[in-house]
Amino acid sequence: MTLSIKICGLKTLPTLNAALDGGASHVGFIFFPKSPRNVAPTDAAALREAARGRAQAVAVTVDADDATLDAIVSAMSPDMLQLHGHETPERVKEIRARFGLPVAKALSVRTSDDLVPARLYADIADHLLLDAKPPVGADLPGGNGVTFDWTILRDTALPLPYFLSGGLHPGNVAEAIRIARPAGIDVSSGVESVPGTKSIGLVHAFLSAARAAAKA
Ligand SMILES: O=C(O)c1ccccc1NCC(=O)[C@H](O)[C@H](O)COP(=O)(O)O
Repeated sequence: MTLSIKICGLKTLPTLNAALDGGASHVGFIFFPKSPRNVAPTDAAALREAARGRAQAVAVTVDADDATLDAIVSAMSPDMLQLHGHETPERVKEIRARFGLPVAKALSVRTSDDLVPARLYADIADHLLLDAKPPVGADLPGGNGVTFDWTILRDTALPLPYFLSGGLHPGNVAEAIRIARPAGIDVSSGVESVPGTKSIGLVHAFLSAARAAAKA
């Protein structure tokens, strides 16, 4: 199985290079001012250039308006947009048409009921990103380091390939892959030493655990 591996919330060249050298297929940049992983579009542009030809650059936004998306897309030319807010199917359709870019729609999951809306995005998005529902009172819609019960994915046929996300780290990623058999996996806080600061050692450990599990 070819597993896509996305390291999200990158902010520096050394950690980006760790992700690229370790074999990440996707690198994610967060455009959400409240996040400790937020990057300015100009900084993301430089990182994106370093990743060009080696990994897909993903711009992660949350209920962004057209002007915000225009600024991000024109600054850094992402390969993919990840919509991590409450974007409706109509809004996702609009964004995909406006930019002509593949879109991953994030869904917040705690129980199998949370997978039901996936069908609404079937012909509209290109991928789903299944993230754990944020804890009550959390400031961020993602990057919270929380898992959900992966076994619910065994009994549910989803209409699109999906990235499994939420609380993954080097110690649990193999089990997550074994249980869910996702098309891709995504990690952020599980490869950080403190929120917003990626650890090169953890990035390498995560990538090698994920690649080994994908071969098993
Ligand atoms: O990571 C953030 O700070 C963030 C902020 C706002 C929207 C999305 C965000 N992250 C999106 C991601 O794709 C994360 O990798 C995903 O939520 C998993 O995070 P984690 O549980 O920390 O691995």
